Amino acid sequence: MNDLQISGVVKSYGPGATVLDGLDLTVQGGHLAAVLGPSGCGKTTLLRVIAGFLGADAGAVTVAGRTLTGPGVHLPPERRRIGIVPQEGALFPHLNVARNIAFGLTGTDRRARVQRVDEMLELVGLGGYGDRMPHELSGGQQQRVALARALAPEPQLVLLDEPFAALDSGLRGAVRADVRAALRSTGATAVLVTHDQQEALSTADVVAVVRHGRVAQCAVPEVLYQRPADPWVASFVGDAVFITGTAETNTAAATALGRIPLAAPAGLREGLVLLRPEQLHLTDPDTATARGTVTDVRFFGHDSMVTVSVDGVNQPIDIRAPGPLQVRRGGMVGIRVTGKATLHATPS
Ligand SMILES: Nc1ncnc2c1ncn2[C@@H]1O[C@H](COP(=O)(O)OP(=O)(O)OP(=O)(O)O)[C@@H](O)[C@H]1O
Repeated sequence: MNDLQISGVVKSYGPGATVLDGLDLTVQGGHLAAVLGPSGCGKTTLLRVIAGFLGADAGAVTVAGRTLTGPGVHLPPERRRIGIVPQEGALFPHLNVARNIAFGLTGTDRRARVQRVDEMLELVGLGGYGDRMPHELSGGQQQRVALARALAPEPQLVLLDEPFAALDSGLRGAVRADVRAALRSTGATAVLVTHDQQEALSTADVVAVVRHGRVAQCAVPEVLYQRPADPWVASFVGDAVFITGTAETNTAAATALGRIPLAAPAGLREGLVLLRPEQLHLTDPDTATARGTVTDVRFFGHDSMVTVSVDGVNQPIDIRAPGPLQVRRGGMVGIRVTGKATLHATPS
């Protein structure tokens, strides 16, 4: 299988400018991994090291057991069997779609090339578009052609560098789903770089959150969201509600919102209990065990975010409630918690 293994990769751009600081990441063959992190955390640098455009100062990159970068080894990009989908497609403007896709197919005979191009066009849902010029395509279609071009030479690994960033939000979801389906059907291992949490969680099989040049946590989307390694990761991957809590047992914490079961053994006595806004529900204040005063209501169409100030809780609490609501600013509401929480050490 085309497993990608990155171990202890260090890359600096000069003294005091270490960007990758011993980064480890393993991606199982055929999986799509998202590398997610804030601007400047080193995502593009990592992609360039994997692609071979940059050497590493230390560490190794292997694909299917073959060392691409390692002590004394630096395979040139064209020998790595890696396909790249850059931001905004970067198609050759003077070549039609078919020629763009055929670009990396050197060494195959003409008939095999034409057949491969047609297969790739079908794969990305653009059968019959071979004669079009890039400027005759929409942004989403250009990204699909860029994917077809990357996949045509049957790479072991595909690198996608913020490939949906330039698309408007309506189109982005559809192109993402198509790209994911096309990658799945080829069985290529893929690494998608993004700073968009929703994109990472909804598109990838595993998500690696990068902070200060290392992977802070790598997990399947559900685990990353429900059991983040620390408060920073929790807040980075979604809206988070933190309230102080005390572990009553290893499996439950006492909080101002009542007793909340823990998703993982507590491991510490006191700390911050993490909940997601959709785990909190508005109830009748007269019968609730926890209640508070509504300080803000924001309507988003599919749901609303209600901010509630609760006695005994320092920060206002955000509650995600479905659809339009009857609650008003200044009104009293009850709060009920469902599901499990995680308990984290309070950041110093
Ligand atoms: N060629 C270079 N020379 C010097 N410093 C660089 C170079 N390329 C990137 N950097 C620095 O390295 C750090 C990481 O950059 P990188 O582009 O890898 O981050 P990123 O996570 O991809 O950011 P973004 O999401 O904004 O694209 C940044 O501080 C950047 O200024």
